[in-house]
Amino acid sequence: EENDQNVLHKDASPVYQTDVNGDTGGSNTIRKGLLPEKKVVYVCSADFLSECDRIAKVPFRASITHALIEAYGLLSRMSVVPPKPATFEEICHFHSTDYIECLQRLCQDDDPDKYDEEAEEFGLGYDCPADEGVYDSASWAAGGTLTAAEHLVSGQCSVAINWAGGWHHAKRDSAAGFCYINDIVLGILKLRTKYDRVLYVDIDLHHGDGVEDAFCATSKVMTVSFHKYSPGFFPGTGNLSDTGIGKGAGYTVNVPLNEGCQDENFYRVFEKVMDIVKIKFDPEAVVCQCGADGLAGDPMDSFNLTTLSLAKCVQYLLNWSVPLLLLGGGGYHIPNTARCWTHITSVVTGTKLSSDIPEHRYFTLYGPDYDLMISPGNRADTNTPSHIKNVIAQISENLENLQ
Ligand SMILES: CC1(C)CN(C2CCCC2)C(=O)N1c1ccccc1/C=C/C(=O)NO
Ligand SMILES: [Zn+2]
Repeated sequence: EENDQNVLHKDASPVYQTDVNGDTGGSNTIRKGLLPEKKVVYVCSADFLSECDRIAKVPFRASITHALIEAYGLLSRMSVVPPKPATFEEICHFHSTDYIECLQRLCQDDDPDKYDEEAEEFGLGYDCPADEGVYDSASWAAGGTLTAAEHLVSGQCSVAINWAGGWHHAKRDSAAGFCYINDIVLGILKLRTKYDRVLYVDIDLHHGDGVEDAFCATSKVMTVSFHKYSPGFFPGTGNLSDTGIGKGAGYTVNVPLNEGCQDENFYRVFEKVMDIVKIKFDPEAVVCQCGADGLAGDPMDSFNLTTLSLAKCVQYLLNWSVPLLLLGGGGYHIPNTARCWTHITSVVTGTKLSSDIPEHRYFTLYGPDYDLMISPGNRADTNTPSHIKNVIAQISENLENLQ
């Protein structure tokens, strides 16, 4: 069958380097990307996809993304691992039991007037509704991230992927920004059972406030968030001056950017900041939230990125050759989000892909170009050279003082 998982897409050819004996091809050839065969874990199962398809604001995004990754033949280059939903106990390694009990109660209640005072206290209500199925999909997404992190901790892989994770706004005792369970914090806590210094990187359009809040007072986890920062834009936090507290002073890094940010500026800032982070923090493991709502064409209509800069950011982190956990996040133009995370999956597996979207179940979503790549819109990048220069200068000054 054309899409047999063992048949790489017609134009896809693994990018080979010569192997130790100088010849290319053959089973012992080392693939580019420094990852031997099957050292990438990809969390997925039919149950997992159907549960994550129910995440309210991104309907069927999990299945659409998976189908494109499968259509390009990338599953055969990874170890596909089925996750379990996170248990109440696992979830409460970060979240308060009062909040999670309230979330469970409200999700089981079909009374439209169920949002009592307690609900409001936990951020549950009209902005973060606790509808039927919300607890289940959030606990499955969190289980996916925990399963991915466990495979890194056990040494079974060097890169682990959960495209249904990345819910960075959820707080210890409240939902926020349509995030209910902070799978990222749970994943970082799991990595911390083995690694002394864990780095969190967030390239979603929005500030990764929930993860920053969780680790702002510790020097063991550094959080670095690149995001749009402007008056009235959600969540409103993540300014340059937001650098951590107590023992964590200096271990919170925020990179505030303006409207219209394009690939060139985004990657230039990313590379400059991460060069310093690598030297000053020298992480033993990295978690990257790859939210795709900064892409051109997203209904957020804020940044003007293409998948090229987001994929280059991930390639940059891959080159550090430390355990890497890749997660999803925002991304409301669902075909573009699928394009982005498929592109990143191809980078991680060292696979060149044809830009022609392969025929598959959701092919029609990719019209009218049916092209894997997206083009930037023609909105101006309002990040002036002096803004970029000032942000980088301020951050390197903040990090200079790090012991
Ligand atoms: C409801 C959604 C999540 C979707 N959406 C747009 C896109 C498509 C339809 C409107 C928003 O602005 N949202 C939000 C509403 C309130 C607070 C936060 C967000 C988004 C957070 C986020 O993406 N973090 O990474
Ligand atoms: Zn976002």
